[in-house]
Amino acid sequence: MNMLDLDGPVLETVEMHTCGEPTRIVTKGYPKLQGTLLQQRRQAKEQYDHLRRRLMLEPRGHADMYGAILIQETELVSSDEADIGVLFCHCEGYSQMCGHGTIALGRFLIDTDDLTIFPRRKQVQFSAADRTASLNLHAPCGLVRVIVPTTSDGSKADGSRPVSFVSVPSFATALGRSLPIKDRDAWLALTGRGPPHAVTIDIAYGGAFYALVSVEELGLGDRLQELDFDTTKKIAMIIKQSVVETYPDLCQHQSLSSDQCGLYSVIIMDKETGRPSKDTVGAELGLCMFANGQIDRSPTGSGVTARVAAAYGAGKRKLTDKWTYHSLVSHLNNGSGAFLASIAEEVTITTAARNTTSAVTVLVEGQAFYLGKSSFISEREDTLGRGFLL
Ligand SMILES: O=C(O)[C@H]1NCC[C@@H]1O
Repeated sequence: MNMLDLDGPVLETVEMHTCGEPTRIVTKGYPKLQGTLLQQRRQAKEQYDHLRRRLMLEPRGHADMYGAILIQETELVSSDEADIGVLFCHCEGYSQMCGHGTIALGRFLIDTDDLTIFPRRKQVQFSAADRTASLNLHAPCGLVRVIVPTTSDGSKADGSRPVSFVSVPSFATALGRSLPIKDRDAWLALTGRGPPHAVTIDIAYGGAFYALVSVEELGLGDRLQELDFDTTKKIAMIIKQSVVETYPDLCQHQSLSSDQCGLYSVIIMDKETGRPSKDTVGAELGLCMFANGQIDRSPTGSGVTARVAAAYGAGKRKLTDKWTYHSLVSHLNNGSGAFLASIAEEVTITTAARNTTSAVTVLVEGQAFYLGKSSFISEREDTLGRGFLL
């Protein structure tokens, strides 16, 4: 390797998955960024996007890859509110929040004893009574509290028990809204049938904005399992574009900065709910397509948060209810990998202009597993190695 002419840093990663959804955690080699977390995200986009492309796209990644870049210094780390920061990334860019990645990071950050990766590891609060460690993660959406089960001395995570997190206050911005479909020709070309005149959607924020739609609204089949993934992904992107054009104001909130707003994803939900796990009173099944059409293998932690907020807003969820959320992967694998979610607290968001919004915080539980470690390089002459998608 000494003789290689390298283009850029060696990027070290730990590879994990949460219900089959990958998290490539960048542990070493990423350049140090400056400023607040959102300023650092802008710098990552403007100066180092080639590193995201290398890690997410082929030949090192694939069209549904997901990543987490650890950020040691942020404004919330400086004020002692957070233990570490993170920038989440995917094949299109950078996201506001990622629940499946948070679950993976929770386990990894407790397991690591490398203080060059997690300098505040020793300050993480450990409860001997519960055998859990609580760490605060600064994500682009805000502060996320993560609870990680540990061994009895708190030195390592206990991977046999789920990690849970409580993200930022979440709320619905629209319930039962009629959405006119914009690109009717594209829909017709994809399905051989004209789209419905309109579909009924909810829009909710769970650290990122989600449009929620029932599968039968699409007229393509009543069960998620019957749908052709490629077509469904493209239909979801037509819905996403229709929401962006018709209801841009419903994908923002006065409490958020402009670069925290915008529609992230469309979740298609199925009436066939899947099996409720132990201790839960109900179940839901959904398929999340995010960014430019990546399919989430996991039940989508931030999407589940948004769905609980929408159910609460519609008066369909009691404070004490714990619910099972399946992705198609968990549903087709005997429930393995499902997330559980319940309302943690009812809260009120008050903006600088003193407007208020009723919201909830949501506790989401799930399990993540290790896949391996990588050390990625890039040779100067390797143009394909800079990243492509088929
Ligand atoms: O679990 C989540 O919240 C994420 N999974 C991929 C898309 C979302 O960011």
